[in-house]
Amino acid sequence: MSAPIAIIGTGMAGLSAAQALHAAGQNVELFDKSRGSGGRMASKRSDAGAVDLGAQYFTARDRRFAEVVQQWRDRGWVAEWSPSLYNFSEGRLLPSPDEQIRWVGTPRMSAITRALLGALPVNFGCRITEVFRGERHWGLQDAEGLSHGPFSHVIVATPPPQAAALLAAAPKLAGTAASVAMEPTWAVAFGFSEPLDTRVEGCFLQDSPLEWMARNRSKPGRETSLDTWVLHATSAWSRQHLDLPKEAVIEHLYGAFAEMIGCAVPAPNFSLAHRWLYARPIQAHQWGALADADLGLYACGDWCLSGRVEGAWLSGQEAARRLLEHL
Ligand SMILES: Cc1cc2nc3c(=O)[nH]c(=O)nc-3n(C[C@H](O)[C@H](O)[C@H](O)COP(=O)(O)OP(=O)(O)OC[C@H]3O[C@@H](n4cnc5c(N)ncnc54)[C@H](O)[C@@H]3O)c2cc1C
Ligand SMILES: NC(=O)C1=CC=CN([C@@H]2O[C@H](COP(=O)(O)OP(=O)(O)OC[C@H]3O[C@@H](n4cnc5c(N)ncnc54)[C@H](OP(=O)(O)O)[C@@H]3O)[C@@H](O)[C@H]2O)C1
Repeated sequence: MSAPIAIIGTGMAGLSAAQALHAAGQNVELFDKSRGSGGRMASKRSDAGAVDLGAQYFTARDRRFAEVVQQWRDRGWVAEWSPSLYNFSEGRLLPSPDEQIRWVGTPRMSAITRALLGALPVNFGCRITEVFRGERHWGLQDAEGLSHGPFSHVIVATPPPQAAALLAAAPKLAGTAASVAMEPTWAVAFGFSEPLDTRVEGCFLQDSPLEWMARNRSKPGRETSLDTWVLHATSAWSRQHLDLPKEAVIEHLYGAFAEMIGCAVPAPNFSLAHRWLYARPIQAHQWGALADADLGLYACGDWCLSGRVEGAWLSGQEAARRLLEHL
């Protein structure tokens, strides 16, 4: 038995790579600092049920991704979401329907990565701090000082600031990861016991501290006990208010929401705020994945491509492809 392949990160990119390697007969072992999988496709369990705080939906423009999404749909992992879409611009809220197919995980966004993970071996709550090369194999060191290994190869599938540190054994890869600037996003959720009197289910915004809002229960399979809304601030607003206390962020964004939604908005029965420090790359790249095939060290993530769920999946596939072709 050869040593397994270590994958650091159980977001869409890491699990895409894991699936491709597992399908090719390779053993993998996954690590994530969080308590569960999903990364930026996480759903937060709350008094109002599970709320999608990160990725809201995804589109499938690449043929390979579109095919795999159809398989996920057949297995019940995802469903189409066709919200009543609006656009808010120059102070006006107007319907903005389109023909785009948008997908969501069911019954929550994080269900997709849970399903992809299946029974693959995983270590949650395990923050990897160092990836080191032994004589013939790779080892990992975690934040508790524990060592893991041996591994034949390592795939780093984290956002670029963490990836840069973990790729130190391959300075060129580390430098590329370090060159990627990421933008933050403040996300807030509000739950109302009485449904708001509006037809809006999803809204793109301009000229506002907000860039997006969604009625969580308009997505298929969601709990409906409260009328729960998720709001995302723009990158610019989030950057300017990066260190604001959560209560102040909630107050500001509640004000922006109440001002634009065009109906009475009572005090919420429930609210929460989450800061995504590394939400999205400032620009897209065409790297696919990063590889030092001779060393056996790889990196993947949305930041290697489009900064979207589709980009993360494609990047994971590319890391796995490059690793397999070099075996
Ligand atoms: C607010 C927000 C809204 C978004 N909306 C959309 C949308 O509507 N549509 C869309 O297509 N995309 C959207 N995105 C982008 C999408 O979520 C990402 O492109 C995608 O989920 C990235 O996947 P990933 O696997 O590359 O990275 P991540 O999901 O970030 O996964 C990386 C994983 O690595 C783990 N990790 C990090 N460091 C370590 C370490 N040292 N040790 C162990 N584990 C570690 C993390 O815990 C995480 O689980 C949104 C993102 C955000 C933040
Ligand atoms: N907040 C974050 O941190 C994010 C990180 C990464 C991605 N984010 C959002 O993900 C959405 C995914 O993009 P895509 O898969 O290309 O979805 P589309 O629905 O196609 O949206 C792209 C873009 O187009 C505009 N738009 C689309 N449909 C409409 C419509 N019916 N009416 C008005 N505008 C529409 C909109 O861009 P604007 O600049 O015009 O607001 C969409 O953003 C995407 O929403 C990312 O923002 C968030």
